[in-house]
Amino acid sequence: MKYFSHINTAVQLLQQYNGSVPFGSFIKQFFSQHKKYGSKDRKNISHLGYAFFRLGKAGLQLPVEERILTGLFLSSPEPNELLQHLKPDWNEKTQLPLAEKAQLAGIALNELFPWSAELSEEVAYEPFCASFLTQPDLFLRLRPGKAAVVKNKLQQAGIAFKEINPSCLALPNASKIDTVIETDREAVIQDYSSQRIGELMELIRASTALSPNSSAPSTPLRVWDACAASGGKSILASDIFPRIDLTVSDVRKSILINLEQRFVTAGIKNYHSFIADLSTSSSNIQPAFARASSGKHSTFDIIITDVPCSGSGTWSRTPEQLYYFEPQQIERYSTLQKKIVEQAIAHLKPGGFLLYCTCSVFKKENEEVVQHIQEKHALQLLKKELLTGYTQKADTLFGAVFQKR
Ligand SMILES: C[S@@+](CC[C@H](N)C(=O)[O-])C[C@H]1O[C@@H](n2cnc3c(N)ncnc32)[C@H](O)[C@@H]1O
Repeated sequence: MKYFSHINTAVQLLQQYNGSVPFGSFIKQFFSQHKKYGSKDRKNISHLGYAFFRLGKAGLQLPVEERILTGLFLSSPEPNELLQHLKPDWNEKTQLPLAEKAQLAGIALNELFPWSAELSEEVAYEPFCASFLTQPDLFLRLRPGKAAVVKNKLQQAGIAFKEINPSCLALPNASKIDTVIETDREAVIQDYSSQRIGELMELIRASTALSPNSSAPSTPLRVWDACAASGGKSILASDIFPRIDLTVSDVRKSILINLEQRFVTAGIKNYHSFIADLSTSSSNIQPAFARASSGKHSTFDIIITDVPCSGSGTWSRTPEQLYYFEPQQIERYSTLQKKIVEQAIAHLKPGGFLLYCTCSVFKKENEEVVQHIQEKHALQLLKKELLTGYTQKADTLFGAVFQKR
């Protein structure tokens, strides 16, 4: 009986939701106003709500309840209690190959993500579509010198993890680690592919050591994280570059307040910070630089532009974004990204490095911006890579490293 009440509540929730805030925040607020739901009820209702969005743009004609059940069936790799009560004939078939399950449920998998022509070159379409039906893992990046202590604490607390590499652990998504480890000080919650942006930073580190134009080894590298948000890439850069003179900026003041708090925990003390909209002309940025860096010259050895993007490489975590996405947005992001990069490049020293990243799978946000940087700004492309996460329960990111001649 309670399972039918769970699906009814999920239907009600979906009818009230309009995509303007993350679905996770919306549900959280709903439950904070409706205290009668216990933790198991909350878990089931959220699971059913997310199942609806995991179908993306497929099965749009289905009534909400039927769409939830279809999403639940396709995203269940094995029999489970919810499906057993709500759709028992499908519960026995959860272990069939995905293509067969889709056929049985009347879903065309290629409608789930209907913009295959817009994808970056290296995306493998079928596994990419299938990834929307799986919730990604939670990844930890172990900070230098903290691997043993973190693993030990997780083991003591009985939290399962898989070692992806010496500094990366994968945990089931619902793992509660807040009270077990000191996040940001010992380990950063950071997707695996986002951690792999560190490989591109390592490439820059190796190149700065060789570059005749770069600062002398004893002087810290001047690094500007131009779209810093709460500082994920900045903390990574601080762990990779042994001597760093860090400047961070973002268009949002609120997110820089989060960054400040994270930096305290992460032990990053000396940095400059300012608010800047990089889609406008550079004359607006100059005074902010001067205020933030006590008049220091505003050119940099390394600039990180982890630009605002569609986030399409992360939609398995937030499938509601796939459901509400309109493809006209791709062009808008691409234009914004080119403007931001343009502002950033003006502050790059000759011989300096630009690291461009997105968490998008669209070529207009990835290869097309790379081409623009090469053609319009004559920067030399050292490496570009699509960091695919869809077969590893991780996000997909894109990164490119350039050097200014
Ligand atoms: C993908 S996020 C950056 C994530 C961050 N680097 C990290 O690793 O956690 C992009 C950031 O760009 C910022 N942004 C959006 N438009 C901007 C603009 N016009 N100028 C500067 N920053 C902007 C957003 O506020 C957002 O925090």
